[in-house]
Amino acid sequence: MSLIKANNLSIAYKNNEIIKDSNFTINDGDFVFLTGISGSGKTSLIKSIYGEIKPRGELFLGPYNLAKINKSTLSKIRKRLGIVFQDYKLIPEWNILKNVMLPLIILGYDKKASQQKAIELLKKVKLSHKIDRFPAELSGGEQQRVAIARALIHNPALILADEPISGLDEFSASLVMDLFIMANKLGIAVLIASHSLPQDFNIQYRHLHIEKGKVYELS
Ligand SMILES: Nc1ncnc2c1ncn2[C@@H]1O[C@H](COP(=O)(O)OP(=O)(O)OP(=O)(O)O)[C@@H](O)[C@H]1O
Repeated sequence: MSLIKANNLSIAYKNNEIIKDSNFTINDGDFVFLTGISGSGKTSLIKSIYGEIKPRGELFLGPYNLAKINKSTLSKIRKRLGIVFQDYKLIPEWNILKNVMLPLIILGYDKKASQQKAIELLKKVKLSHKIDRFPAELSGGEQQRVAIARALIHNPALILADEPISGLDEFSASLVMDLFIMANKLGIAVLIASHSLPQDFNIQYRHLHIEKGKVYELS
């Protein structure tokens, strides 16, 4: 079933149209790479799906057209999304345990159960020994792994990740990709923005590509 459906989608900053008249679909459980050169509009598209930028045309997330929704519907929709921003956006005053718990805190989950789930995920990203540390005490790669654990904790329908492995060493990059694969195997759709497709990637994936303002479904 389609999770995201774009019909004649355009994204513009004032009159500067970045994405024009594009059509594509992302289905439940898809693993998608979104490629395009620097400045092609990958981040803008992710921000539109997350509701940070209002698109034109139609951009459906399930039954909701992100071009038309109001604020309260948007906060409802965001509960179905996990997002990993390019600059992580961790809360500097919170330790990493609490940072990972954030989506469950917003959803009003029980504190003990939320902590347990956060610790479980921090184990998976090999950071359980640093739960009391603050973001500034972590390397970029470690912060990235915290951001991914946070994006996964509430079992979203779709996780959006903006260049999640750029700048990571091989160890961190493979940990991060394994996490996305694990999430996908649990039924979470994954959309990863990246300059290029990964080498030696064993699982089946789809490929969206942005070129000269158009989004193409290459597979
Ligand atoms: N807030 C903004 N206001 C105006 N223009 C913007 C804004 N954010 C991005 N742009 C422009 O939109 C275009 C697409 O930017 P975007 O960040 O979406 O590209 P990208 O493919 O993610 O690039 P990169 O791979 O370098 O991260 C660029 O030309 C950029 O200058």
